[in-house]
Amino acid sequence: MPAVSFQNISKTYATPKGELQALRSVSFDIEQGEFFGLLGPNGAGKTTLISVLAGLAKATGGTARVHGHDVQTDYQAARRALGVVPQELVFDPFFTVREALRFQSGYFGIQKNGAWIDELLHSLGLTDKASANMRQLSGGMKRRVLVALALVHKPQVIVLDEPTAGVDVELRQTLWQFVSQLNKQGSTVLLTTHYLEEAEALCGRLALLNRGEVVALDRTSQLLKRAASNILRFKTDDVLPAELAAQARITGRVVQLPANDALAVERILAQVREAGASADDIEIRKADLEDVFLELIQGSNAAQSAKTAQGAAA
Ligand SMILES: Nc1ncnc2c1ncn2[C@@H]1O[C@H](COP(=O)(O)OP(=O)(O)OP(=O)(O)O)[C@@H](O)[C@H]1O
Repeated sequence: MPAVSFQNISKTYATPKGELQALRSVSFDIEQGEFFGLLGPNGAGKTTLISVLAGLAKATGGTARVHGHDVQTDYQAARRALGVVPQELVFDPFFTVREALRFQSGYFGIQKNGAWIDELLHSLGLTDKASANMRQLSGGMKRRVLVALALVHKPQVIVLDEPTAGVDVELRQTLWQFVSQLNKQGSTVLLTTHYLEEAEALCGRLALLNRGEVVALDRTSQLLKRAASNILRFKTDDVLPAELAAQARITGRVVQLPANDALAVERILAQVREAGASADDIEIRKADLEDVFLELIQGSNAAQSAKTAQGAAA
């Protein structure tokens, strides 16, 4: 039985501008014991998919299951199997850290959870904050408490929604050490992150969402193989020929283009020169996950635009 199963999940939000389709028939399974990454640009639908899984948002269509339990019809069992670390810092400011953890244990009907609470506090570097009031904690400490709260009932599936956005290196390391240890002991992990390096280092498989659709789903190693093996990087103050600009990743003066071999490098630089543009500080580097994803996202955006144009023409 998969740890998590999404089948044809769609989600439409009613907005003042009309209907917004946040998820379009999303289907995939996450097997027990996997460390799985859900990636995608802002607004791709990652948080919406996690909210559907956690029973916080109702899907417009499709089914989601956690360890076989339907998140709608068997909500309690599904919720019990899931530990969700949310993106936003939401707390009751009147509790101490330990009180909050005890209260959350009670919510799941767990008595005498002291030993596990102590272990969580220790592993997350919170032992000396156990008696502190939540409102006295720094943002980073609050985030650690959110992780502890999500794990207090020893869930089989741990969901982390952007857990390291804006947190310092020390917390990232503590968090990854702890979560990796839980994963080695058998927990399934579902992670959303913008840090592709983190996803590359931690996740065995990755799904890429774009505009509510799964545009890639594969082992991390396979996705990396899809990358053009090299990237040509240079700086320019000039306008690039349109054909190059369409394939390039441009950040300020820095231009990056896939270039597999010496011939491709020569061809690109010749095109730049013929357009009367300059290319300074030329470098060639190995492609990474970000390059693969940019290629996939550009491809899926072009395909969606073509579909929309076809629809308009019909
Ligand atoms: N409650 C809501 N009402 C209306 N639209 C919403 C609501 N929640 C999300 N959306 C829209 O649905 C789309 C998907 O949003 P979602 O937050 O799931 O994306 P995301 O991939 O998590 O993005 P980010 O990386 O920025 O967190 C976006 O266009 C967003 O504006």
